[in-house]
Amino acid sequence: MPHRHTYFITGTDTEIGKTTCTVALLHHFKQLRHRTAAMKPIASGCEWSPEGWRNADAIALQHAMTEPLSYHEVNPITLPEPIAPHLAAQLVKKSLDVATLTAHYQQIKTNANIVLIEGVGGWRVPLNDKETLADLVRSLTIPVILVVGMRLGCINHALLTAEVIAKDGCLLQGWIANYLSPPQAHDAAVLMTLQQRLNAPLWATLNYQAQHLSIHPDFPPLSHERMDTL
Ligand SMILES: Nc1ncnc2c1ncn2[C@@H]1O[C@H](COP(=O)(O)OP(=O)(O)OP(=O)(O)O)[C@@H](O)[C@H]1O
Ligand SMILES: C[C@H](N)[C@H](N)CCCCCC(=O)O
Ligand SMILES: [Mg+2]
Repeated sequence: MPHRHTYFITGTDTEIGKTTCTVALLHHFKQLRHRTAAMKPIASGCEWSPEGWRNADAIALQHAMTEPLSYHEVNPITLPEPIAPHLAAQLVKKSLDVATLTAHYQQIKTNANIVLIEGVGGWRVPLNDKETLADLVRSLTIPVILVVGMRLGCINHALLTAEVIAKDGCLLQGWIANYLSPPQAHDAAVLMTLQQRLNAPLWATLNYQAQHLSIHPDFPPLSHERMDTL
């Protein structure tokens, strides 16, 4: 049975570089001649266009992946307001649930051997009164990549997120250090602290304003096998 590598990309917060790092990962995998696809199942914060509501993250992912998917396949749930998704959904009288999102994912056909799925906000974002985005990741049984926005406070945010990913029954496969500002005095010590305390390997670093990831030794060698459904 061919094997596809699918990862859920979460972050220590909203606006810390999930999309930026996902796009950088897609470019990296493309350079290695992998076939890639990406999704942003729920987007809150969309603009109206002649084709319907559009989200900038989903468009960035669509441009960076090698195996074409329609906008609806990349981003089935478009919520206009740039707020927590369960609240944005209420405003337009929509409801979010794991079963619908899982069914959408399973319908997609792609030749990609690497699929990256960007979350919305951080790990425990609610979908409805009972479910969170973490339930979707557990339902899909896919490993997680954590993007750490490297700023003061990120040690606490990263350690809490990693702890809860495990508690939620999911696997943190690796993490990316994303530098949101120019180099600072204690960057190396903060990175070392995270490396010592996170229960997953550092895959890569994205420097401030960099386009390309700096790959670390624990970045996994991924096979090129693929299949045509998810
Ligand atoms: N390494 C970096 N260097 C400079 N700017 C960055 C870097 N990473 C992210 N940014 C900037 O930070 C902002 C937030 O990044 P991004 O949109 O990737 O975050 P996000 O976690 O995907 O946000 P959301 O929760 O809305 O999906 C953007 O303006 C982006 O250009
Ligand atoms: C609008 C923003 N950029 C994201 N799309 C949504 C972030 C939701 C965060 C919810 C929360 O944890 O408070
Ligand atoms: Mg994003």
